Amino acid sequence: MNHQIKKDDNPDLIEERSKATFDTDAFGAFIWGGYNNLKRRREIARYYEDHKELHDTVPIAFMTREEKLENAYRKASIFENHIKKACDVNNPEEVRYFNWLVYHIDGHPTSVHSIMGFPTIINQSDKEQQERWLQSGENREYLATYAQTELGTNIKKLETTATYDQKTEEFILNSPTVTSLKWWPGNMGHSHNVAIVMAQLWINNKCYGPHPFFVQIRDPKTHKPLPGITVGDIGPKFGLNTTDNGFLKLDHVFPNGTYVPPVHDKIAYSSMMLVRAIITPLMGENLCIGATIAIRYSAIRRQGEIKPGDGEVQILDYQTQQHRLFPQLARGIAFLLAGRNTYNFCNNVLKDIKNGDVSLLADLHAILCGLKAISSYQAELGLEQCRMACGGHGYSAASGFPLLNSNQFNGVTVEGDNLVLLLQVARYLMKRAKEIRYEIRYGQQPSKPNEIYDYLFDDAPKKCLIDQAYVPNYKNVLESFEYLSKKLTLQAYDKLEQLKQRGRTSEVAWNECSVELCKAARAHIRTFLARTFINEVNQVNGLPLLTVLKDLLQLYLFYEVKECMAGLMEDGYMLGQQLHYVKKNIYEALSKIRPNAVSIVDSFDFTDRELNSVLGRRDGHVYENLLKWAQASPLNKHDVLPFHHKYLGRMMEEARQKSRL
Ligand SMILES: CCCCCCCCCCC/C=C/C(=O)SCCNC(=O)CCNC(=O)[C@H](O)C(C)(C)COP(=O)(O)OP(=O)(O)OC[C@H]1O[C@@H](n2cnc3c(N)ncnc32)[C@H](O)[C@@H]1OP(=O)(O)O
Ligand SMILES: Cc1cc2nc3c(=O)[nH]c(=O)nc-3n(C[C@H](O)[C@H](O)[C@H](O)COP(=O)(O)OP(=O)(O)OC[C@H]3O[C@@H](n4cnc5c(N)ncnc54)[C@H](O)[C@@H]3O)c2cc1C
Repeated sequence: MNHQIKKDDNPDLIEERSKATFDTDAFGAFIWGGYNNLKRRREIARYYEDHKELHDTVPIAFMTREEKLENAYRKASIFENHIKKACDVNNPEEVRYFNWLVYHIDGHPTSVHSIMGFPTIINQSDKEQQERWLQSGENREYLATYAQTELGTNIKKLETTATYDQKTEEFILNSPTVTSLKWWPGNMGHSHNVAIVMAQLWINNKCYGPHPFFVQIRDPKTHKPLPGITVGDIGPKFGLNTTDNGFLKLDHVFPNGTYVPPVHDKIAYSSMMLVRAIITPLMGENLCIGATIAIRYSAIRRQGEIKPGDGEVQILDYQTQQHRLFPQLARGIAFLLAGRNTYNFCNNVLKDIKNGDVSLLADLHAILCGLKAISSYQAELGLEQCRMACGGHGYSAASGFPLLNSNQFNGVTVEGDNLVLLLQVARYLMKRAKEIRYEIRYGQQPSKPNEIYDYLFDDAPKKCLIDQAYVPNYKNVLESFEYLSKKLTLQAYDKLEQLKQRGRTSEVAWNECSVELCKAARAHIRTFLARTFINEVNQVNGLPLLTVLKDLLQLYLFYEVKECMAGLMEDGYMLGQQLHYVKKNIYEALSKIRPNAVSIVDSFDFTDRELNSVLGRRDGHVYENLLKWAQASPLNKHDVLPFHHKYLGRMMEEARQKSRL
């Protein structure tokens, strides 16, 4: 049953919704982690709808950058009062959802304080510092950005220095070169007045590596930059244009403090881990939003005939359109599920770390890096497919895609470039490979068992077992991912070792294997995503929901296997006939999903505000609203543009006069 049917909606959508074979609320509860969460989302969305002061005065697409910033600041100034009424502020998902409704994809203009600056203070300060800065940070008496990236350096080689002065007992922060300027920190340009500056710590001429420092960059009252500080906005970007990403130069600045060594030398990186954990489900949500817009539009857009004489069909009936869109739906769901799992894992490990237990830190770091890299890349490609699936209207800001996709671009870069992060996964895999090749063979115990990589130590079947069974066997597909991941991991390891034996240094050998290393990393993460999706679906009771989820799972697994076919077939593990079965499973899944497609996207329960798209409107009244949207464009305030006669009008008039001569 589709709960979204309303009699005044577009008739094609009504028809689509009436065909649902499952309960959309049950699906929504599965996606958002239970009925109560679904209910809370609806209550929060209603709160947002009822409070017009939180709405945009005109569509964001029609605003200049300054207007966007002012609009965001205006909402931020009243946001704190509202959020306490709308949400359980201790529930991060409720807080995130309310933020999304109010600020949409451009984000809260103090988001870096909430997701990076302040968490760094919470997780990386001692008792005395916490007493001084926790409550005031919570109250937003100050706003802290996270200033790590520099104009031209990498994080291990950061150039910003923090030198301890024994006499004054102060740290002196300095940007010694132009490349050491902090560049990119969010909200640093104008909004925030404190920066958590990552700098190389020097004590008695000894460097202790990058450490975070709490630096007041603007006067708390006047908001003017403090002496020694040069700060500003880095200019317009592809997206996130309500975020004033900034630059910062420190000229011998003196924040005071003492040095307390952390329990692990990578604790300074824990703020990045938290954000990486947030990014994967966000990528899932973005992709589901894009798929919702494109699938609804494809259900109301009629173009061309399949059976001559039968009339124009909904473009969603074309197999090509389904093949373009449904895998995005399946991937979006896979990212949401895996993201939720690892977010919980991340919070548990961070709690352990606080108690001095860092045993799971490396496992967590690797999986977060890999998921962030795969999900952001595939979401970017997928959103582009969704945009293209909407034809010309997909290119209009009215579709929502220009804002969504241009913001999405940052996903592959923020919190570490994707390839750099895949190489971190590869480092981790190479350690497992070493255990397989040497340590276990010589009687040593492998590292602590862990569901994430145990398969690397198991003997999997040597032949692919995918067959033409009517009910697909997911275990056979999962084993294919495991086989590929193990093969690529060991191949990369053996190549590395051979190169070293031939005299290459570890670093040079690493570089010469880095494409292969990234392939191994991708295969490992694909395996994790597939396993998580299977595990989650296996926990579902209730046949109608289970059936539609299995259709999506079938599409996900076989689509991903097809993407890996070169690696699976090159050594004869998978045969040509099996590839044929894989494709058959994909096409079959597309036709099974087709009648439920609109109801599946309805189940996400996205409001029109979340979609921000005329094409994806829940009621399907696209065409009349496209006209309204165009008429609202600021250009159409005038019948004749104020500068028309100054230029084009004059040009035409002059041409007419000439031709009269
Ligand atoms: C709409 C779509 C977009 C959504 C986006 C929403 C969010 C918007 C938020 C935007 C805000 C953005 C903020 C930022 O970008 S902040 C800056 C982030 N910067 C980075 O992420 C830099 C990336 N680089 C790194 O993290 C490190 O350089 C890197 C981990 C890649 C390498 O570390 P290092 O330089 O130390 O070098 P090594 O490779 O030698 O590593 C040494 C060992 O340390 C291990 N390691 C590294 N990091 C961690 C960690 N976090 N935890 C545990 N262990 C770690 C590493 O694996 C090595 O271990 P081994 O020696 O044992 O192999
Ligand atoms: C919207 C946005 C918001 C941001 N917000 C913040 C913030 O709040 N705070 C902050 O500190 N930073 C922030 N950043 C910076 C961001 O974290 C970095 O841009 C990101 O980590 C990539 O680093 P980089 O720009 O130095 O790219 P580089 O590391 O220079 O990457 C460029 C290319 O070089 C390749 N490369 C680099 N190193 C290696 C290697 N070791 N092996 C192989 N290939 C390599 C990469 O794969 C990539 O193709 C933000 C960036 C953006 C775009």
